[in-house]
Amino acid sequence: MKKIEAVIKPFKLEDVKDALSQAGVTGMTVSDVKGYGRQQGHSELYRGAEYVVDFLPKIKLELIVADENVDSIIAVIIEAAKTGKIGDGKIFVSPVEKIIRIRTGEQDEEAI
Ligand SMILES: Nc1ncnc2c1ncn2[C@@H]1O[C@H](COP(=O)(O)OP(=O)(O)OP(=O)(O)O)[C@@H](O)[C@H]1O
Repeated sequence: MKKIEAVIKPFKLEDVKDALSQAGVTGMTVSDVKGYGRQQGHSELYRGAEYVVDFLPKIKLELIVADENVDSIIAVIIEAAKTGKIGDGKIFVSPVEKIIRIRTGEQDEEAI
């Protein structure tokens, strides 16, 4: 099992969520975050204005997927989140040791 964390532009959230639902993703966690990449926020447009602050609003998605689904889910996120402009975001993948569904006690892939 892997955790996919994707930092995306806020206006892409609905597109990404819809694409992931169609791809069979049944759950995710979404957070409002702030961040910057290589441009440190300076040359990125947000709502039509050039931001001159260091941190830009972003959305972070977290979803846990089975190993065999990692590549296809990443492809779905990229296709839905990409504008081709700077600040489109990043995807991080890390291993997950255990999942437990609190209501039933199911574990690991049964609990995804
Ligand atoms: N090394 C990193 N560690 C943690 N978060 C990061 C890192 N790099 C980027 N992020 C997060 O991803 C968001 C989007 O990054 P961003 O797309 O600006 O990266 P970039 O490397 O500058 O790429 P681009 O050249 O396409 O703009 C940032 O606002 C930040 O929240």
